[in-house]
Amino acid sequence: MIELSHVTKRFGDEMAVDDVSFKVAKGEFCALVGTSGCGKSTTLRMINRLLEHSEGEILLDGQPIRDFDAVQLRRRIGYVIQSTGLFPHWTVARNIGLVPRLLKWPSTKVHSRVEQLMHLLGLPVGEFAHKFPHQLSGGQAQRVGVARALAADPDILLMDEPFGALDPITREKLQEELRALQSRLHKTIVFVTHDIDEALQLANHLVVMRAGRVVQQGTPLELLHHPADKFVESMLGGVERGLKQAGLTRVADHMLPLSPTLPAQSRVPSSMSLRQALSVMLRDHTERLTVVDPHDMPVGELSMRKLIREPKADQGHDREH
Ligand SMILES: Nc1ncnc2c1ncn2[C@@H]1O[C@H](COP(=O)(O)OP(=O)(O)OP(=O)(O)O)[C@@H](O)[C@H]1O
Repeated sequence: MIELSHVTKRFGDEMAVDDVSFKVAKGEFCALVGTSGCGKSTTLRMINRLLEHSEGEILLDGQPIRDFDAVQLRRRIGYVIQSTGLFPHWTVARNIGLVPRLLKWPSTKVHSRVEQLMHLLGLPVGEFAHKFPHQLSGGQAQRVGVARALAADPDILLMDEPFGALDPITREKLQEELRALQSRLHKTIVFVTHDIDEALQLANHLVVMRAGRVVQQGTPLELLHHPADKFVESMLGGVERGLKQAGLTRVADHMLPLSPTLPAQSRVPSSMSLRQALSVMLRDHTERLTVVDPHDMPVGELSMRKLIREPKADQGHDREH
């Protein structure tokens, strides 16, 4: 568990982070979002003591981070940045094995851990172990960066715009892989991004910052349903907020029993997001869809008319990760 309590950071006269408090429970995925220069990266770097906080307290599992040796602390915390920070003259395998070697793991254990991580991140050992960073695509280099951060099996991962420099398709693929990885590994993650869709898709706790301060925090659906002010509302997509909410709920949550009338021709899986189902309705010029299970058996239906009449959800249930 990570806990920031009334944390500030001054650079000279500038207050880069101002009275910031939030908690990230074990296994939780927290995204820090906000406009450029609002203090997200500074907040992140104080957690692994790349920067020392000026005031307030930062606790790791209840213990102030200042009680730890800064170098030891950083080896316990995985850190992924946008530019990957790989050593250019080291092979992929050597880059991934960096922290275990610093921790003096026996070389056979380092070797097998590196292979295990390359496998986990979809980097075939035969093809990639001996490549150098300049021989990798942006997406491959970012995978190596994530593998390196996971190498010593840290409980905590700090990620600073890790996918910021990637093209949209590679970015979406890596987001999907990170979500799958997190559902297996249950790390405690703090993730900085200014892409609100990325934050909504990945995080179960959102912290919105503006000018060094936290303006609102909560689950994605809580924020989408009740943005605290115009700034948060526009951060969350303004008029597109309805679609973003629909992107976080499943067809299964809105499905009605099959009606005795003729089933609708267009079919969607119950696991599809409501947003995608609405898109299918527009594409197929229909206001009803048949919902099917993974075996393509009809299990219910979705009706645009009923959706519009549904009472406004006050407390959406957040999607499980
Ligand atoms: N080492 C530093 N020395 C002086 N000022 C700094 C330093 N690092 C950050 N700042 C200032 O602190 C403020 C917050 O910067 P920070 O990088 O944390 O913002 P950010 O929200 O991560 O922005 P971005 O999304 O553009 O990366 C900015 O005004 C920045 O100029």
